Amino acid sequence: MKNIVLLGSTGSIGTQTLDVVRHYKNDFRVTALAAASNIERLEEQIREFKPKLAVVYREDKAKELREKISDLSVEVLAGMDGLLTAAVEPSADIVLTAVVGMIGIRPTIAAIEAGKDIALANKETLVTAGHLIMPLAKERGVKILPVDSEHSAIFQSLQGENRGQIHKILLTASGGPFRGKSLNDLASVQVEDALKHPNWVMGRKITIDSATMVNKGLEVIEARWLFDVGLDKIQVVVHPESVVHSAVEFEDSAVIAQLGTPDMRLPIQYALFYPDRKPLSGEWLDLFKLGTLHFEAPDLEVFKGLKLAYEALEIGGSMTTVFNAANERAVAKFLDRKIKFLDIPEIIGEAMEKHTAIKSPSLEEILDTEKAAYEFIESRW
Ligand SMILES: NC(=O)C1=CN([C@@H]2O[C@H](COP(=O)(O)OP(=O)(O)OC[C@H]3O[C@@H](n4cnc5c(N)ncnc54)[C@H](OP(=O)(O)O)[C@@H]3O)[C@@H](O)[C@H]2O)C=CC1
Ligand SMILES: CC(=O)[C@@H](O)[C@H](O)COP(=O)(O)O
Ligand SMILES: [Mn+2]
Repeated sequence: MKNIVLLGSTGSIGTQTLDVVRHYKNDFRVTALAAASNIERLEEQIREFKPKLAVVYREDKAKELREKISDLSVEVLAGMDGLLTAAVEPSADIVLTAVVGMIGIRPTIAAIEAGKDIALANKETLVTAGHLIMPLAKERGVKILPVDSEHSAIFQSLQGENRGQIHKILLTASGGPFRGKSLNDLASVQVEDALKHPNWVMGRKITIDSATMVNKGLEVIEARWLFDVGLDKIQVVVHPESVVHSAVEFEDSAVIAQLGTPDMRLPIQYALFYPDRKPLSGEWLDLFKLGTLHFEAPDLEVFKGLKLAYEALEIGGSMTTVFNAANERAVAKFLDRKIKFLDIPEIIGEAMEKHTAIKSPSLEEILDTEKAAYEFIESRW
């Protein structure tokens, strides 16, 4: 029996994680759940999974939840202190972090410091603080188990292999809803168009990131930290079917890939059961039904967000924080219909231009950089 803390339980990854836990109820116990404000869904989850602790980031909503579940003996905490308490919950073996955005940095660091293994969906944490998190995890002897589908595929392709013999990581991308479009086509796209991902049903922020291909940029940076390789060893490959979840090419030319239906429950359960494998309760891959797979190069002139991610990674240090923070703000503004779709890469580019990178930023410097990027964007847009 493994005890799990689930941060971001009410979201897309959070609810699919609880599907896995429900399916394998003899293997897992949920000890803490955390969300930002969706207390209706959180209450249902608390009643079903009976954690010791629940966290609601918004204080007013935490108070409401306390009243709603006063018949239960579940502690309800709020804010960053609540997230940090959940992250170090004494009985937990593993913390699955599925919050969206760089708010995940501090709880992830706290969990690692407390010796918890991390199942990591929250890519923004590694993008901004990978240089702090990976060495810390090594020092504390904790596992960072990727949940992001591509990184899980790479991780699976590397099992039993010599990481020193990686020739290239082949990081697949669906290309999103606007694959093959021109800049002209993208000038007038609306929120509804950008939210139509061809293969995956995900949270709103990551769905917009897929449409701009900033998601792939974040994933390139995430791969850099998870697998300790330089940008020259990471190749983005557009693969519209999202069946090859990613691959690794080795020095002898062999390519090992992980394939599957687009179902996040597989990488989630792989991380939770690692190194064991258990049957997936969803649809399995049928190669005969599938027929053909396609691969193409990304268009960096149309999807400028991906090119900016390469630049941010090349400059390094706090520039990846600016890339990420500017994107978080820009996506929120696009979803609020305050800016146009093509303003997203524009804002990221401007914020990066304004910033002088700090070489190896401390946690405090990362958070200050985030704040400064937000202030710059608010003053300009
Ligand atoms: N969805 C997917 O298939 C994939 C997602 N990922 C990554 O996983 C992460 C989560 O994505 P996804 O599940 O789609 O996102 P969602 O928007 O669906 O869910 C986000 C979750 O985080 C919670 N949350 C947000 N802010 C806070 C906060 N300050 N404190 C506590 N909880 C908070 C939300 O709570 P509330 O509901 O109350 O707002 C919600 O439970 C992202 O980093 C994403 O890039 C990676 C690969 C695939
Ligand atoms: C499911 C998952 O891991 C997402 O990150 C997905 O990969 C997004 O699709 P794109 O390849 O379109 O960014
Ligand atoms: Mn992914």
